[in-house]
Amino acid sequence: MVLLGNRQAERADGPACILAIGTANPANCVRQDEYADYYFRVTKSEHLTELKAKLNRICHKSAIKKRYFHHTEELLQGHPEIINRTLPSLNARLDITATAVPELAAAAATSAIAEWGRPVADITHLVVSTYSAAHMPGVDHRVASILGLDPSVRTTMLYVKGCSSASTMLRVAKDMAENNRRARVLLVCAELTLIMFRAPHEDHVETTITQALLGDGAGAMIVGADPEDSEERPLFEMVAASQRTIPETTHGAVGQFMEDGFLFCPSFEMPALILENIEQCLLDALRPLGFNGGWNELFWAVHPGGRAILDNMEEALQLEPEKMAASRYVLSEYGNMSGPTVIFVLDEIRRRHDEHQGLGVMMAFGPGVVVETMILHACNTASRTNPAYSE
Ligand SMILES: CC(C)(COP(=O)(O)OP(=O)(O)OC[C@H]1O[C@@H](n2cnc3c(N)ncnc32)[C@H](O)[C@@H]1OP(=O)(O)O)[C@@H](O)C(=O)NCCC(=O)NCCSC(=O)CC(=O)O
Repeated sequence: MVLLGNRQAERADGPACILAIGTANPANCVRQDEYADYYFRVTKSEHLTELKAKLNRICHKSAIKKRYFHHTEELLQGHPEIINRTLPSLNARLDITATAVPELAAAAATSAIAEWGRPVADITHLVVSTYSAAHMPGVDHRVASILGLDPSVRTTMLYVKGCSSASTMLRVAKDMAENNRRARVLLVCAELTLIMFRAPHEDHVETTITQALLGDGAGAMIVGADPEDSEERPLFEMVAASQRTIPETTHGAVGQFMEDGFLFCPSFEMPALILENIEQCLLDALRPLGFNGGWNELFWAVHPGGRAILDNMEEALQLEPEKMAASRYVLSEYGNMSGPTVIFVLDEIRRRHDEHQGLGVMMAFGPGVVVETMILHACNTASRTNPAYSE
């Protein structure tokens, strides 16, 4: 049939590539060694001395130096309901994130588009992910409007995917780019911890861990196959993508929108779950490509959910310390920004290009518990395609 005859021609020839990366953070920066003082002051909770000592212990062990936040002391003072756990505050939080999330997302996207160098009119697909905003129309439409994307752009919105969201978006973008010749997919992930900021409480230790580790940020990437020789410089080829759910771990990372904001509870077991399951997840992803180990031959872009998670990955796979350097650097400079964090890690890896060549693994963990794995090939401008993976 004529209608079906062009399917092959509609598909791209080559694998999808990451063509540009952009990141953005809000201006308010808080040093981790001052965070407990800051947090107990702004929440008017100085009397909870044991909890403050606990937060100080966690901050000290977090391997984080500083984090960025959209909310400031002044903003919180103007919204006492956000600090008072007994008052409903979801409306106030969503009113703020309705503009703040698209603006931060658009800042990261603008930086990616500037690096890419082509007109915004050439963007054919937009994929956006967040759990910090929930409106209709969604953040995708607001970002498209700020950036002035073409009205024909095909938008997709992913909500409440936790820390694996950017990896999920990349997996989706790979399929979009490879199945639509000349598609150029802009993907953007933005999170603001204002949606979950809470005062400390003795009965809720999970509040302490999220306040100690999470920060605000946005990451954006442009993905497309068959790069235009004259205009585009691929950074990474996306060789293969997979997702695996670790059985019976639904409790590992859970979240729910409540009257007083988004309640996010990473379980104490997260680091142990990673330690026990990571090698099997990797073997499942890499065996079809003929790879059976030799983890130190690869570069690593791992979501730094927490210092203990990186420590356990290193131990489970017997990785040399420099393999986690980019993930540890991002954790130290920004904290765990949920989904966007792994985009910052990839950005850091391409900056350290000399240390990260050949094949590598991008990994992120999210609610499920799911492990998203993508095999990447770092491109260099002299030879764009890895002969091992080109037909
Ligand atoms: C928090 C840590 C830096 C603490 O370092 P250590 O484990 O070396 O130190 P430690 O065992 O002495 O713990 C210090 C204090 O932290 C507390 N603590 C540890 N894990 C906790 C948790 N999940 N919830 C609440 N408290 C926790 C301990 O009880 C202890 O309190 P006390 O001192 O009172 O005894 C580390 O455990 C870590 O990196 N954990 C991983 C955090 C995590 O799950 N991140 C994923 C977020 S979710 C994500 O990224 C993906 C997603 O969306 O799903």
